[in-house]
Amino acid sequence: MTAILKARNLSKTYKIRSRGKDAPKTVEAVKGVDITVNEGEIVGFLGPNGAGKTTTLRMITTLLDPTGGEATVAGHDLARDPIGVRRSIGYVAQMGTTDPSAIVGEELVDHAKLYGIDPKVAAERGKVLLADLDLQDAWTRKCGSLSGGQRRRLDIAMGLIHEPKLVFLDEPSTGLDPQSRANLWHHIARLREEYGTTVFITTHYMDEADALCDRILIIDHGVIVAEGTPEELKRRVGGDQVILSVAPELAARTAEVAARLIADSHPEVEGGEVRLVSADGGTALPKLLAGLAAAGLDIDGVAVRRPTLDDVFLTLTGRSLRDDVAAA
Ligand SMILES: Nc1ncnc2c1ncn2[C@@H]1O[C@H](COP(=O)(O)OP(=O)(O)OP(=O)(O)O)[C@@H](O)[C@H]1O
Repeated sequence: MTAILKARNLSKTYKIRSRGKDAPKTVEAVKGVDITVNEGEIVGFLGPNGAGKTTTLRMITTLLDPTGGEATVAGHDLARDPIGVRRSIGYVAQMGTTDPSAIVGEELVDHAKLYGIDPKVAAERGKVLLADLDLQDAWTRKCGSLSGGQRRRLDIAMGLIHEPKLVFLDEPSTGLDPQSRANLWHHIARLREEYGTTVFITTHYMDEADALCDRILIIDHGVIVAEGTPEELKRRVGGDQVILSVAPELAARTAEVAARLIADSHPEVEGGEVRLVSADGGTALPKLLAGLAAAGLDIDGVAVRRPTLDDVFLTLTGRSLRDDVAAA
């Protein structure tokens, strides 16, 4: 595997000027992160609001000077060759960059010119990209007339017009409805198939990271707290949750028998529910149900819940990613 992005000990401390005679305050937004992305990977950078995702991304894409650390991006040293970095990457910012009053095709060609691409070549590439992103009829339309999802896909086309090897997407689906989000994920996944593009995507949506990414880095308070494939991360939570519905008066006895049947399952009773954990709920279930039946215990219902990335975040930080998002 060849690394296309390697950042070591990257950090950023913001200084905030205070009013009056108070000393300036500092915010340690990113505290020495290491990031490796291999060619062809789709890597998710997940964390709650304010965790340091955008700051990290802006440093890697040369938009912000790091306070410390170093990085090589697409073969170029971040500090010594920022122009080389910029030419080799695509960056799709959270807010997008298209002018609502501009014509889509012109916007694409003008953007390509910034990279020294011949306008004819840019127009050809732009049309192919728009077709790939399901925007074939948009060439002559005004950017502002596109729907939210179409606009995000146009932003992606803008980020790809110079055929970068590595593209950074900053929270690409924020503000989109569920259907447009799923549609966007489909298009992002296709980028790799069609163009072999490596994708680095920041998000605070766990389902997005889960659906799209080969590997996930979780950042919290400026520190990477976990890294792995979605499956590896979920395994770290300690397995599936098995939920048995029983008559409330049988719950305590059910928990007692279940604890004997499945080692380390730590059953907990809540009203008419008994919750236990198992490394593999699907395999444990037949043994559990047979054992409970043999003990004369009737089960009204059973559910197996696979851990989510939110459970991973909760286990690692004691907080829910969703709560943070909702509170922000
Ligand atoms: N220009 C700035 N000056 C001072 N502090 C900043 C600045 N930009 C970001 N911060 C602070 O740095 C921390 C990290 O912010 P950052 O925007 O990188 O987080 P994020 O994970 O991208 O959040 P979000 O999901 O909300 O975009 C936060 O505490 C934020 O308030």
